[in-house]
Formats: sequence, structure tokens, C-alpha cells
Amino acid sequence: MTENTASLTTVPAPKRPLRSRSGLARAQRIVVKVGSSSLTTVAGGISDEALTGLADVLAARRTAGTEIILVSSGAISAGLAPLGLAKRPTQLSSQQAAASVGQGLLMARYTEAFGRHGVTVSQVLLTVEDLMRRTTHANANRAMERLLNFGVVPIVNENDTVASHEIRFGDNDRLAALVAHLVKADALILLSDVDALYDGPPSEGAVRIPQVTGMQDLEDVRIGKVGKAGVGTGGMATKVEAATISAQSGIPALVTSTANAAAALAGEDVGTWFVGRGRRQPVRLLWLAHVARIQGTLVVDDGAAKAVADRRRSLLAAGITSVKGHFEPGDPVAISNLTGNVIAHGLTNYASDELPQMLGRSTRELSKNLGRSFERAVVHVNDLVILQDHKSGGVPAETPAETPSGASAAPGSSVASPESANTLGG
Ligand SMILES: Nc1ncnc2c1ncn2[C@@H]1O[C@H](COP(=O)(O)OP(=O)(O)O)[C@@H](O)[C@H]1O
Ligand SMILES: N[C@@H](CCC(=O)OP(=O)(O)O)C(=O)O
Repeated sequence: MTENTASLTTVPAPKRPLRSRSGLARAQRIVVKVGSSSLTTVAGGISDEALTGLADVLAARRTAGTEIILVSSGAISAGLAPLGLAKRPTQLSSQQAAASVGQGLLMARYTEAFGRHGVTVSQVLLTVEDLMRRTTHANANRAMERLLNFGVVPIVNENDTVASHEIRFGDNDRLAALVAHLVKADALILLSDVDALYDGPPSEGAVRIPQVTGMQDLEDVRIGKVGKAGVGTGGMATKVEAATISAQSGIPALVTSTANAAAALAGEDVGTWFVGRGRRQPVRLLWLAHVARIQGTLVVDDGAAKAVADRRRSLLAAGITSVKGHFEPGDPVAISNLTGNVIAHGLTNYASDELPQMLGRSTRELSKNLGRSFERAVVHVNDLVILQDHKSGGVPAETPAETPSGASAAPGSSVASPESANTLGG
């Protein structure tokens, strides 16, 4: 196929969302994410059997006419043995070196495994920045659509060699959710070494959760650490986060094992199905809700909490009672109510050392006493992401010092409906 003959038609209009996992059998565009635990072992690098088995399943579905995007972890794990590393390094530069070596090995194996079925694959390395700015977001979208037009299976990974703890997605589960959003997928499938989400660590006799329709279905779920393989980054927590990000943007998600990949694609009753709900959200606000590293907290009084969370208004200095952490204008901050629960995330217009003189004062006072540059809202409504749980009093706050790297909001976040068109990837 040449560029002239490649189908240059735009992608078919988004289909109606899949109502249940059985709809996966007829989905036209699916993002599939596979974790390190399924593909590699610390001792032996890439498991040829696992990688080839997955490639066989995905190549068959691609050949049957479904557009497949594969988000594949495993670069870091695949690079350990060649670098003589006995286990996954904790130092970022060593992780970057292992990923740089391993990514090439991974792609070579995928190229060969899909090639046996006559399916062409491509490498797509992304960083947070690629998805957070309008220009690069649109560019990534165009490239992916063209690859799919050519019948290629794009294989996506975070560009670990240039990512850093500050800006990286932190794990490929969340990256996969943002890619599903980028390409307007019909569904997201998260494959791991466990066949579903359970109400506790499977090793403790927990019960499978077949479906999640909202935050209430996750309230009693105990999520343990990274799995037995010990090579993963995300653990089940990031899968739940990723599935929630996706479902909240109207893209349903299935969490199951790589061994169940064929059954999942056939729409069989496997895994945990996260029902798609909510409207498609701007990717910049999804980042703010789930991926951004929160730099501080603005504690607000009840009036401001209601204005922000219930009436979707900008946050003004008059409603802020205290400030925690150190941050600069433009940084992501949490907005918490007086009981300490986080009700929203937002981008602040003022630095933490500017705010104390502003707290509790009206816009008129600020303009008169400090000058016109202090008239702006502390957080504009278009830079606000409301956490759905605010009605139940928000979610427990994490002080900035305790915020884990790649911090994310509670899975139940949603976005304020921005008043302007100032949004990305809408
Ligand atoms: N509530 C839970 N339900 C299912 N799996 C869980 C739960 N809590 C912890 N886990 C563990 O999470 C692991 C999957 O995370 P991880 O090791 O990061 O896999 P991957 O490399 O595929 O991302 C499973 O092996 C499982 O043991
Ligand atoms: N970019 C990294 C991703 C690490 C990661 O998210 O791993 P996992 O939790 O196993 O999906 C790699 O390829 O190793």
C-alpha cells in the first residue's frame, strides 16, 4: 500500500460506547496494555512464549479488521540482563539506561512476532509533554491515525530515556488510558499477571470483582503492592486508576490477565469490566486530575468549596483560609475543604509566597491595596478538575511531602465543565 492508496479517509465517526464486555467482540478500535509481569522476568529478560502468544492473538484481531494499539511495558525489564543488573534499579538514570537497551530488544521481538502474521508494527515513544500541549497532542494524534490508516499496529511505551520522575506518567497503565483518550478508542484492555481485580490481594483468598460501575464498587477493595513478578511499576492501584480515567471519559476498560487476552477480545466473561460513563474530557484536565504531580494545597472555607465543586466557579483568594507546600504560578495544586478532604485539583495563578497577603481578601481590596496584577482568580475555572467524591466530603488529602511521585487524584475525579474552549483534545 502506498501513501496515495492508503486510506486517507478520516477515522470513522466514534461509535456508540460499548455497553458491556461482550461488545469487545465487535469493537473497531482497541487499546491493549500489557505489563512487565506478563512479558518478562527479572532473571531472564523477555519471555518469548508470552510475547509471541500475545502477538498471535493481537495479529489475528488486526487481520480481522480491528485497529489495535498496543501499549507495552517491559523495556526496563528487558534491559536488565544485558546490563548485568540482577533486579530492577531504583535510580532513575539506571532505569533510563535499562529502558534504552531493552526497548530495542522488545521492538525487535514484536516486529518478528507480528511479522510472522504479515502485520507491520511501529514504535511510538511518548512523554507527558507530548500529550499535554495542544500542538504536540494534535501531532501525536495525526501520527497515530496515519499509522492505523496504514494497517499498522503502533506499539507505545513511555519514552523512559528522557522521562523523569517529575514529568513521567509513572506507569504504563495511566499512559494507556491517555492513549485510549488520544485515539478515541472504543475500549481499553489492561493485561497483567492477574485475571481480574479482586476485593483484596488474590494471594489472600479474595473474591473477583466482575464489574465496576462507579466509585462505590471500589470502596471496600484492598489493593496490595506490585505483583509477585516484582518487575512491574504500576501494581493494581495504577490499573484501577487507569481504568477509572478511561471509564470516566466514556471509554470502558477491562482488567484481566494476558492469558485471557483472546477470551477478552472475544467478549467473554473474564476480568473486571469498568463501565464507560461520563463525557469525553479534555486531555489536559485528565492529566491534571490523574497524572500531575501536586505541588501544594489550598485549604478553602465552606463557601468557596461549594462555589468551586458545586457551582463550578473559579477559586478566589477570599475563600482560601491557608496554604501548604511551596509552588510557583502554573503549578498543579490540590484544593481541600476545612475537614482536609481534597475536592479538586487546579493550576494556581500565584506562587505560595504570594498568597498569604491575599487570603480572605476580596478582589476589590486586592486590586486597591496590592495592584491590578492581584485581581485574577487564584485558580481559574478552566484550570480546575473536580473530584467526584466531593459530595461525600472529598477524598483524604495527602500533604505535599507525602505525595508519591507521579501523584494522581483519587480515581473518582472528574473535570469541571470549562466555560471556554480552552481545552485540549476535546
Ligand atoms: N486487589 C487486587 N486485585 C488484583 N490484583 C492485586 C490486588 N492487589 C494487589 N494485586 C497484585 O497486583 C499485581 C499486578 O500489578 P503489577 O505487578 O504491577 O503487574 P503489571 O506488571 O502487569 O503492571 C498482581 O500480580 C496482583 O498480585
Ligand atoms: N516504560 C516502562 C513501563 C514500566 C511500567 O509501567 O511497568 P508495568 O507496571 O509493568 O506496566 C517499561 O517499559 O519498563
